[in-house]
Amino acid sequence: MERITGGGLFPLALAGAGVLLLYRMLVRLRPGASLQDAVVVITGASSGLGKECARVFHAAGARLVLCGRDASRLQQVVQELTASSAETHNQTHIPRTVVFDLAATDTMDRAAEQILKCYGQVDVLINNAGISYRGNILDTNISVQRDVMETNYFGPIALTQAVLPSMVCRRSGHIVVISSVQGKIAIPYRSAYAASKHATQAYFDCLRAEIERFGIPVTVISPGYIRTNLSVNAVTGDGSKYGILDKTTATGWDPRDVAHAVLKAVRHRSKDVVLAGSLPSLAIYLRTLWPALFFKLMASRARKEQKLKNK
Ligand SMILES: NC(=O)C1=CN([C@@H]2O[C@H](COP(=O)(O)OP(=O)(O)OC[C@H]3O[C@@H](n4cnc5c(N)ncnc54)[C@H](OP(=O)(O)O)[C@@H]3O)[C@@H](O)[C@H]2O)C=CC1
Ligand SMILES: CCCCCCCCCCCCCCCC(=O)OCC(=O)COP(=O)(O)O
Repeated sequence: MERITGGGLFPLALAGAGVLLLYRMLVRLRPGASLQDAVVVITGASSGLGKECARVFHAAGARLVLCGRDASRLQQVVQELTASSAETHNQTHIPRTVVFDLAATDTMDRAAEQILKCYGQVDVLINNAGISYRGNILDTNISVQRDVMETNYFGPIALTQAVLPSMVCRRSGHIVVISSVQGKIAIPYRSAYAASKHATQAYFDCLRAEIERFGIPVTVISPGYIRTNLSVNAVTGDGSKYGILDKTTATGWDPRDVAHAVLKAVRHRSKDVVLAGSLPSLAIYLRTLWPALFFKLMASRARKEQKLKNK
């Protein structure tokens, strides 16, 4: 029998990597699960990424429950989607709407009841709604830190926990959350936002492990910058609205592309998806593999931003 020497190991490893790559490519090419008639709940569906998700899941034939704080803006989305129904070859459904404020965490049981009343079940819950923040920790009221946490963390987890028993009963369902690259790395002047997204990542990672036995997948999606009103709607350290469309946001990914990636992740029941360019992706690895360098880079970034503000 031929012995595998050091020289023989390299081609073997290369062949193994090739097979793995091929397998991953084939997995990506699979169409994934159908969403025709699936009940899909989307929070923050009145604008930005949530609205684009509503478009792509509607076109895929899903029965939508669109959530937000403003009934008239949600109705506008319903009208737009209904008007576009002829453009798709799937059978489409008129979306339903449920209005609630995620920051009112103690009303999530009532919100879940209303959501479940729409179709009697939830197949996919997409926790998308969120708010960002711009501020220096030294000048930030603790109430602002708490408010961002309510909207981005406590609201979504309370809603998830209120919907989950019905999924467990049916041994069917899918929980999705839109986190951020900032759920994996923390950048200066984003404390409230990055903290809420890190908490989100941790909670949904725990949930994934705990509910796997019921056949309910959990998908955490971490996008980089997307061209939406997130920065305009962000809060500052004193609770006032930031109101500026940042260059990073304006030059971010097209929300339609991100929505298509969300659809693909749902179809494939992906566990953890980062949707970002090479620099943020590299930064995520750097944070784990060479934290000292990452912290140096962040401190330099903080100094530069502070200098610009002082000008
Ligand atoms: N844009 C970006 O660069 C990135 C965004 N993300 C994430 O994507 C998600 C969507 O944000 P995006 O579309 O960009 O931003 P938008 O500001 O355009 O949309 C945010 C949505 O969240 C809803 N929302 C905000 N606060 C509440 C609340 N208290 N209760 C209920 N709904 C609320 C808003 O609805 P309404 O005001 O009508 O109630 C709105 O529909 C967020 O979780 C964000 O963190 C992640 C990475 C990058
Ligand atoms: C040896 C090579 C080192 C290369 C690493 C360089 C590190 C560069 C830092 C990159 C930071 C990327 C930050 C990305 C942040 C992001 O995409 O956030 C998405 C959001 O959620 C946006 O929200 P915001 O309110 O901040 O607009």
